[in-house]
Amino acid sequence: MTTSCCFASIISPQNQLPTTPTRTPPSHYHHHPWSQTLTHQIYITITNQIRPRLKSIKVLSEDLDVLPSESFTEEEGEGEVDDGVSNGVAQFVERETKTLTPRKHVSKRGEDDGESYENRFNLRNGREVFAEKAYLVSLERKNDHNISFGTEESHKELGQLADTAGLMVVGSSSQKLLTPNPRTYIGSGKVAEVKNAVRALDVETVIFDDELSAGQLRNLEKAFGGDIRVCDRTALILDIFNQRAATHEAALQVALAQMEYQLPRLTKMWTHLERQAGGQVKGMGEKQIEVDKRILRTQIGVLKKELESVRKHRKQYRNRRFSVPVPVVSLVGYTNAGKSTLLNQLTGANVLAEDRLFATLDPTTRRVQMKNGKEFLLTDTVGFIQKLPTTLVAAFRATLEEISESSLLVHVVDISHPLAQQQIDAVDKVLSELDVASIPKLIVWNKVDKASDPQKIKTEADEREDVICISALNGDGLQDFCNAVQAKLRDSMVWVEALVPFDKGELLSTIHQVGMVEGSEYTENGTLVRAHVPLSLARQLTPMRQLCTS
Ligand SMILES: Nc1nc2c(ncn2[C@@H]2O[C@H](COP(=O)(O)OP(=O)(O)OP(=O)(O)O)[C@@H](O)[C@H]2O)c(=O)[nH]1
Ligand SMILES: [Mg+2]
Repeated sequence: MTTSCCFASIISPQNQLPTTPTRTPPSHYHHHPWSQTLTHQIYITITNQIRPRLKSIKVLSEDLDVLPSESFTEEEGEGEVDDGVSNGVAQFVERETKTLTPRKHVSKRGEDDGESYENRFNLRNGREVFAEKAYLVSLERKNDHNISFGTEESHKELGQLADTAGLMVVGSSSQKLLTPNPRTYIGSGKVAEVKNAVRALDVETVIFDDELSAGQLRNLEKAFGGDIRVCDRTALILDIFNQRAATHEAALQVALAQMEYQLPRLTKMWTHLERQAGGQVKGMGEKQIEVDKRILRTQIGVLKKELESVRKHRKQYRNRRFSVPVPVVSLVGYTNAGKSTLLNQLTGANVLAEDRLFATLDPTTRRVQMKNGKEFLLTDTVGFIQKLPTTLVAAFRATLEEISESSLLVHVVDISHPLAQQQIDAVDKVLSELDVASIPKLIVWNKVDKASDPQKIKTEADEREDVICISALNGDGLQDFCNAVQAKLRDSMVWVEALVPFDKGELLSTIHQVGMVEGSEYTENGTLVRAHVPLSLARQLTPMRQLCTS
């Protein structure tokens, strides 16, 4: 993949590595999509990967340096709530600022020498990325009991996401509020505090642990000063997907999700011009929004069509695969739970498995041959995460829907993780949106070797019906896993008694290969089999079943 391949290059022309001998990043060095949050320029070019097929939508608009200078712009319809106070009640409950130790000495902005910049070039996914310094901000909503992940855990996960994206986290801060401030998400006092911290730490990007509105993004950027970029959890996840998309389909899906994320933000970007024009007159800015929105919508339409055709091809391939009715087992689970490691262990596949979030974006299917000669297909899928951006779920829906065609779902859980239960809940939530409730499920507690008390975990798993304990890394429990899969698959199969004519030997071996044969005997007219078989095979056997019962 090229640098932040699809959408970073869609929005910005500036994401090249600097070429000076000391490799000092230019003052506006950018490599992440949020670094060009459509403030001054909108450039849309098509990524290297999808360019050959999307030449027709290479666009874009001219440089528009139109933002008002200093003053805060309130977003329309976002209320009069002042920072930290609502209806006379103080919302602001507690402030807390944590500063992580910077990994190296940090000098004042602009005073960094070439050598210190040199240390911030890292190799990520085979390409060199400049590690921007990031500062994390989260909000703890007082009295919000619906959130299963605590602020601290969510904050920690945000740090992992930032690390996965290639950023260097140098500090963080959180605030308790009743509700987020509609203008700046955090209160004004907190904004000032974060501003001081990011200036002192020479931070380039401030990341918020929730999705921000266009107005909040813009107001915060303005409050922190023009050279500090603001982004949210969604933009960060989209950027990781963008960096990791390895196939044409994944690149298209991510580009689509990013454009859909940009669309409402683009809309609000220029609303100040409407106000400047008295809120009535159709000004230049408004015309420009219409133009930009139209361009984005056109591109979204083109991407959707392109995705449709890619999916058609995949479906044809899948149908061919299903012509031999081997049952399909799908691995689902929270990101980093060990799904790809399990697939690799069982099939000798070489799917990338690493201690980073979202290592896998594309489904991979491999054949698993069990010791007793039985077979099933195992599909590895994209991992889930709490607060999964809705644009991503929508864009990846087709990929995820493939799992709805499986005979069995294996929910892989990292049982050594302190938030294992919350991760299970987050996965169940996404699954409930995918209409897969009728598919049997097996729960696998993985990474038992890493748990503080493996024996206790194993005993607990033994007491529960649907849970198998394994260590995908060292292979422990894989035989139990295969046996459990087989038992579960049998539950999802149909009981048949069929008389298979002697000239249909192939069908007979398919029954043995994918079904569970309880007995067979030769008769004058063919072989009489009694077996549990997958539904699709049972359908193929229908005429023979009639033969048998007649
Ligand atoms: N100790 C231990 N580590 C494991 C085990 N299984 C996987 N891991 C490690 O966990 C990390 C994540 O594993 P992956 O297989 O990439 O996880 P995944 O669920 O495919 O992750 P995504 O593709 O991001 O959704 C890797 O560093 C693995 O080596 C295990 O049983 N024990
Ligand atoms: Mg994976």
